[in-house]
Amino acid sequence: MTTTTATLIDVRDVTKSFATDGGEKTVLSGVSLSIRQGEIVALLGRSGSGKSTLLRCIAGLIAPTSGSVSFKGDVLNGANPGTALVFQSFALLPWLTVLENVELGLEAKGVRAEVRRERALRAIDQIGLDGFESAYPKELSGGMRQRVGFARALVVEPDVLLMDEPFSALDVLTSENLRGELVRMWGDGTLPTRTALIVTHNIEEAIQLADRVVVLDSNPGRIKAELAVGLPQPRDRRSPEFEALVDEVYGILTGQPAEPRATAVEGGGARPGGVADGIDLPLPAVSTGELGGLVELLAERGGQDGLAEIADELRYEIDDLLPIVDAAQLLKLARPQGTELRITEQGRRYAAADQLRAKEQFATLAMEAAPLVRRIVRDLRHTGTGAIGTDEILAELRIFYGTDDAQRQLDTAIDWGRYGELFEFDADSGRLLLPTHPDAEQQRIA
Ligand SMILES: Nc1ncnc2c1ncn2[C@@H]1O[C@H](COP(=O)(O)OP(=O)(O)OP(=O)(O)O)[C@@H](O)[C@H]1O
Repeated sequence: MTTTTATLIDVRDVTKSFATDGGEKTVLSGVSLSIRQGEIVALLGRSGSGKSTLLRCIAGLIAPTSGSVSFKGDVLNGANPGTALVFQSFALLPWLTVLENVELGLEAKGVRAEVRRERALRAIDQIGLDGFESAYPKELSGGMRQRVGFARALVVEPDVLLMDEPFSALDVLTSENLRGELVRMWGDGTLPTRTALIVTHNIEEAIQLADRVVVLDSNPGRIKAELAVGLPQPRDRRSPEFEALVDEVYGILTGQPAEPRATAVEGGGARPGGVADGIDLPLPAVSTGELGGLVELLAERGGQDGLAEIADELRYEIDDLLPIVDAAQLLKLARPQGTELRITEQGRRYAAADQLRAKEQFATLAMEAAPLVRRIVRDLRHTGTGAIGTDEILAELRIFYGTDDAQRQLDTAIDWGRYGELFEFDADSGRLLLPTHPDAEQQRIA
């Protein structure tokens, strides 16, 4: 990294307030940030810290209340001419084909029809959508739709690519795959743009992708810390260096210094303290019933079947099936292979087990692979009373997920933990209970 690299975006002392019923809400306060040519910057912060607001100021979609945003030295006075956006929600027009959706970005810039077509085809090719030019968005999976989102932004060859949680609407495997490809394409120069700002609330995603992570504090949003990520690409998420950075950022976000990681810990790698618990790894919001149903269906079908056939049999959209497949994969009960899903040895045993054994097996798998379940059990075992309230866990989950998703994560963990008889939940008092707690029996009867 040289200090002479050109600054493309310069955010100077930006404050942004919005009018509310009760007066005015300051969302950003005194934010200064620059993005230099060729660097990938991640903007990380809790939900509501103003990440999207800052991104929209940089894109020139909204004007700061005070302060300025400049592109190549010129203060913005409207849309930023050097940027293109990728949204979480894909934002594709359903009545246009892939090619037409990608061409849209160029049409807005007044590019001639033939040139438009040629450049759109090239962008589609680069992003791995060759062959889907004439498909409509509804024919595509979530991952492919987001590829269209990327192609539409990249076709204009922006100086800076702005991304607002581009992977968060995708299932775990698809987002993993697309992130990996992005890293590869940035690395080998396939993409026309290498300068990027990505908004995320996923610490690992930020450290996997970015050269620099900027952490925003909340209420009002202001820069809390900046951190250079000097690791070579592609980055190994299990390396101690990567994990140390994750801990450091977690410590910055929670205001607590990261505890050193334990080297070997019983219980499948649970580590004391913060994100080391892995609760930022989302659990697929799937019930144990759905999961059991899928594994049984696979076992009945000889242990393997096409995802499309399974979805058809269950009368699910493929998008609805994917979280269940994610859960089965997370718990090592099944493994996707291309367009097929294959049961594992563990999955066979699970499908063949009687109710009691299935529960025992599930409990072991959930403790190994579901960090939030493991965390709850560990907390319960550490209290003298065998009972804990959910408020504190929810508050921590909200750091990584919005309010609704935090609740969904907790609900999923409760469902899994109850099924595995790892703990009980008393909805009236909002307490989680060890099975040995005197009130737990009451919950089982209820
Ligand atoms: N147009 C608006 N009018 C009023 N309030 C707004 C407006 N846009 C954003 N806000 C408020 O500003 C705060 C920050 O929102 P913003 O979307 O920028 O946060 P964020 O960090 O991107 O959050 P998330 O991760 O949940 O998307 C929120 O409290 C939001 O309600």
